[in-house]
Amino acid sequence: MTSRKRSPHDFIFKEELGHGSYSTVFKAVDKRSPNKIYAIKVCSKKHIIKEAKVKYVTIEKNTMNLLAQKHHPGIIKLYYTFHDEENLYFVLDFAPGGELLSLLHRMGTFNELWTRHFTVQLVDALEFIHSHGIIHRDLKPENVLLDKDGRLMITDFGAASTIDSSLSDNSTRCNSDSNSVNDNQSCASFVGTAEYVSPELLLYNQCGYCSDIWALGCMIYQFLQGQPPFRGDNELKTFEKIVALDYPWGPNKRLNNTTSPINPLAINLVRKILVVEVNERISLSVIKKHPYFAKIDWNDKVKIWRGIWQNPQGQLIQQSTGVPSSSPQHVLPIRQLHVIDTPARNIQITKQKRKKPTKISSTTSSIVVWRKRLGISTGKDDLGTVPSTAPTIIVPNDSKISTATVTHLSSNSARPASSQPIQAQTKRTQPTAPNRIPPKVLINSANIKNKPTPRQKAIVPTPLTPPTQPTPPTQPTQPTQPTQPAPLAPPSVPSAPLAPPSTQSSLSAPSAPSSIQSSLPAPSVLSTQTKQQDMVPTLDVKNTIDPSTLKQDYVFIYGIPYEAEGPAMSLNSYNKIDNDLITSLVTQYKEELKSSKMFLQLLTLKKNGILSYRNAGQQDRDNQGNMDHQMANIEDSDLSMYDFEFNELSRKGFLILEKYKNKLWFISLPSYSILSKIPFNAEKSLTINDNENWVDCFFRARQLLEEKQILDKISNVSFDSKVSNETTSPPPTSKKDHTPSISNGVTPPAYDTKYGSQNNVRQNNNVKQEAFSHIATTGKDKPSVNSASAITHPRVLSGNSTNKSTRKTIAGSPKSAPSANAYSNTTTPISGNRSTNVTNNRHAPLLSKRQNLPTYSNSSPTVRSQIKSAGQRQPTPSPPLSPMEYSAVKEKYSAPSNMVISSSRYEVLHTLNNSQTNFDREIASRGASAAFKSLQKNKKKN
Ligand SMILES: Nc1ncnc2c1ncn2[C@@H]1O[C@H](COP(=O)(O)OP(=O)(O)OP(=O)(O)O)[C@@H](O)[C@H]1O
Repeated sequence: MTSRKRSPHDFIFKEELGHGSYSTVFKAVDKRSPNKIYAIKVCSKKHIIKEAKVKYVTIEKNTMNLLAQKHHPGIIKLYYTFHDEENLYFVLDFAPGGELLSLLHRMGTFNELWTRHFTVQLVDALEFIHSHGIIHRDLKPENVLLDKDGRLMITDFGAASTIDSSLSDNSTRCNSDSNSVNDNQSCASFVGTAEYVSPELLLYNQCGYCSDIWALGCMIYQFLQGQPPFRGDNELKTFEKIVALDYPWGPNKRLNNTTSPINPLAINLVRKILVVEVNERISLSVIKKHPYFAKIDWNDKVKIWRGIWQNPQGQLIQQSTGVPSSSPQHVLPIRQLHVIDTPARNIQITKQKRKKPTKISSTTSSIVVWRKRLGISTGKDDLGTVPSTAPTIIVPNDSKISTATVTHLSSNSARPASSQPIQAQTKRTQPTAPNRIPPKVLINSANIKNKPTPRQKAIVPTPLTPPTQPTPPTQPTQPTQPTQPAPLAPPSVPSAPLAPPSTQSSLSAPSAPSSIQSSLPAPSVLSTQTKQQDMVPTLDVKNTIDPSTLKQDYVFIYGIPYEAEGPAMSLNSYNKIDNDLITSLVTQYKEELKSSKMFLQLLTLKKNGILSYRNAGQQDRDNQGNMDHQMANIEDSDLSMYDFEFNELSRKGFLILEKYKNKLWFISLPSYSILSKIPFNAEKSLTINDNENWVDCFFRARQLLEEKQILDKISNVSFDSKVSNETTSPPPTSKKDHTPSISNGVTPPAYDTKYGSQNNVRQNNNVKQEAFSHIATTGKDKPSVNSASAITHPRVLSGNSTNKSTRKTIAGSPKSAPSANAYSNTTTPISGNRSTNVTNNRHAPLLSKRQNLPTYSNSSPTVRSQIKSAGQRQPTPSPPLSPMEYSAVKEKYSAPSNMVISSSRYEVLHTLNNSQTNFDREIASRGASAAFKSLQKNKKKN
């Protein structure tokens, strides 16, 4: 810094380079040395006072002054500051390469080489900043500029904070091997950007060098993936994702349509940086030793600070060198054009035009709200009152006070015992929808609330009809041994296209009124009205012929296997089904999908839960059309269902079935126009039960299975006479069948798992109905996620790395297994946030055999024995239940067997379940989507 006083009149102001929240930046030339070009940041005094930005301007000036003492190529240097009546001026290094973010946007992602190169420069620059006791606190690609050669320069120190060197006995140890905590200092401001904010700031109101390292990790991820790792639909969701470490990995895809797998070392590095626990987060010094940088000589500053557009000899890379897409000609802004000299006095500080990413300084309330929801406080005050503008600074643990601070942290009552519960509590957000795909994804199959109508039906269990089809209603698939589903189509003929929803909808004919659609005939006979009329009785006949079929219809199915090494689906990187994953899949398989021929599959769902398909189009060619290929059994606990905007009326979206880490099936419905046009000579009518949509049928199949299960369990339950007397039994349906009372040690019927002993069921039906109706009419179970038993989902417990064996243990043994209800019972402190709860259960299986069983470990000994015996299918005489045990059993067995199909639907179901009015019940009986519409209408009316 020179002490010579400068003024705006020393410069010729040229074009505007950009706006900040309180400034406008101009390119400027020094009149005394015209070769010297600067960027001058002009801050309107009026504006900064009005917007209360004085603090940030001061911080920025002081920090940049401090850093300018010693030149570093990776930091924008502040040369002069001065002011006039109206403005403050910061004369800075001019960065003609613009923002790193713009470059990233132009390329989609950075390749391996660039990612490493930029990361190395960032690490070196960050080390320099930290060595001055400065925490940047707002690191992100927008705040990294590029010089003419493509070397990066960190800027925007308005959020920075300085660590008192007296607290850190050696400030240069910023990259010490661990990050520790100091609770005694407060930053002057609470700033940052939601996507890059560190979990320690969110959770404990603390920041430190490690917070910059967190942001560095986010940036490396962003270089490779094109967008920051944590992005929610809103800030709260972003925060939830951050503390839950909820981020996906996809392939490295550039805008020039090249895709490459991501270097596992880079993934490993990011994983080591994005660690919630500060003390476990990798430090700068350790980062430098990471194998990802094995070939980097950190002392060779010349090499490190070579521009990205320079070759090793320091020359600018030309287009002819074979890197056209990444050459500077393509990415350098052409701001030098249209230069208009602007006299200083005419400078207008324009209002911010472009939308800046939200800064936490302006959304502090989001954090406060978020923390409140999580029940987190800083420990000193209630968060509502704690000035969230005062986070504690974390300093290296080699500082004198660090040990005490660490102790403080761990004993801080506000702090959760470990990060795991937090992850469990917060791993529930809906994934962000990338721009490329419609935003509303997801949805979980979860056992949260019951569907009203089927639940009422469940009161009188209907024995399952033995299947008449050759497809054997096999034993439920062992969840621990994922079965490899049969290929959906011969390899040469891709089974069915997976078109993005938009494409799908464009194929669709305009939606017919529901009345028409509900009686829509099979596709093959759609062409004429006469045929449509003929169709109806055929359907009835079909239903009579095959009563074990719940639903059968024409669909497109596309099956995507999980590839152990595949970039998107790698077993290691697999985290969950979410928008990003689906998006990357669609992207990855785009070509394949485009080239796929359309073959309709005839999808069949049997009452025993078996889902199978048959290639309707192939029937004539190889006579294979009638062959049913078994896809999945919905009873399989490894099977989940997701509704990707699946709308049968408008024939849009996908029903996604996932066999955990095995296969994904995308099921879509052909549009009516396609159905009517595609010629195939399948049987005239193979459509069965097209009045009921697939999702409802899945519910129903599941319910039937559960009824059977419940009957099975009930047959093992003995009731003492006292309890029995309290029971109001329904009148017997026939004298013959009536068993007057339920006595101790009722021998359960031998229940054939293949439904071969239905007669036994019928014989004992009345007994069971009696018991069952008693049970089912007793108080509603509310399997709220807020319920007491906090059994964490295994994947949550072990993070992303939960392996199959973990699942095996949990799924396989009743002793150790939390029931599916237990899964859903994952505690969340966010009461009343139903949509959150929905997603919390994203991994809850579509169906689980144990879904309604009491959890073994927390049940009474009697119940335990019943669970055991149920598991072994060996009826053991049980001692009579005490009234309390009995009511516990009742409660458990009458627990609604629920699955959430979509968040909106969940809202409806929840409302309906909790409403007692006839009106609502009527709505319920008309179905959830009708209910939803009615509710919407009512809402509008109100
Ligand atoms: N030294 C520079 N060289 C070239 N362009 C610059 C320079 N400094 C800033 N700019 C451009 O001007 C824009 C505004 O920068 P400024 O530092 O005022 O605000 P910001 O950091 O983007 O926003 P905020 O201050 O609200 O965080 C930047 O986005 C960048 O494009």
